[in-house]
Amino acid sequence: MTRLVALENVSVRYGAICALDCVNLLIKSGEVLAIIGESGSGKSTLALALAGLLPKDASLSGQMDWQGEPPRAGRDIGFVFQDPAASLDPLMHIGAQLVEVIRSHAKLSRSEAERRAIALIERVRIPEPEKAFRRYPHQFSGGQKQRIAIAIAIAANPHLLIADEPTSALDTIVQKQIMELLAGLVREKAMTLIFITHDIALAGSIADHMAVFRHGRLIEAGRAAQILTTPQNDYTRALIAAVPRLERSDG
Ligand SMILES: Nc1ncnc2c1ncn2[C@@H]1O[C@H](COP(=O)(O)OP(=O)(O)OP(=O)(O)O)[C@@H](O)[C@H]1O
Repeated sequence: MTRLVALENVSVRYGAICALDCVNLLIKSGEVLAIIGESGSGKSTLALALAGLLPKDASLSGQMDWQGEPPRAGRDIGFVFQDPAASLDPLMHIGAQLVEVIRSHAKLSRSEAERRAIALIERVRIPEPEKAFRRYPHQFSGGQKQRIAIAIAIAANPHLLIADEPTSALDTIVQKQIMELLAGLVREKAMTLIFITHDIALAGSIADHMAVFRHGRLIEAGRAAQILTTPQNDYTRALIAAVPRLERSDG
């Protein structure tokens, strides 16, 4: 795999708060990378820094060395958030929302964009895609809403997908289905997935690599299977010990 971006001594401060402290991390193109850490460890700050979306009062130092041009948020980077309802307009049917995103990135007629929207609804495995196209967000379950939010996030064919706690509002079975969907999509479309979570077991089920953060510092990074079986850091060991049973879906 080639490099997507290499972070060298990346630090982010919000005034007196050091949210990221001298992070060195290589992110490979086409991989599923899980960013793991407890609340406040700097996970979302890292995602915002990568997307170039840090708030104005944040100060960034260090280097982010992208392979080629840095990706542009909204076009080259898709986002999936914890609360799918927040990504969906409750007053527009989901087909119209998809068509809007598709047409803002590709010169397509309305009927071509509608066909592509229906294909995306089908791709995220919503039943009866043509009927679903004309339904409103409230007519779907939480897991289905997250599937639709994922369809919107990939509608512009981004090469990087950042999913920030995409399953923490969902029950365990639906969590696993959403993770499998995300992993399948990124592999099929050769996208890179950066998946932010505090749940090392869930991360272990799909990630190629993991990066564990604590208090803004990267404390351990490497292949997911290796970190799960032979963690080098006490904090990582404690995170793993707190999980009753770990399962990797790829065996
Ligand atoms: N806009 C901001 N202004 C000031 N401080 C901030 C801002 N955003 C984050 N912080 C602080 O930076 C630190 C890292 O926050 P961040 O949101 O990156 O952590 P996180 O690991 O994503 O947490 P969570 O899992 O709760 O989302 C925390 O101390 C947080 O309070």
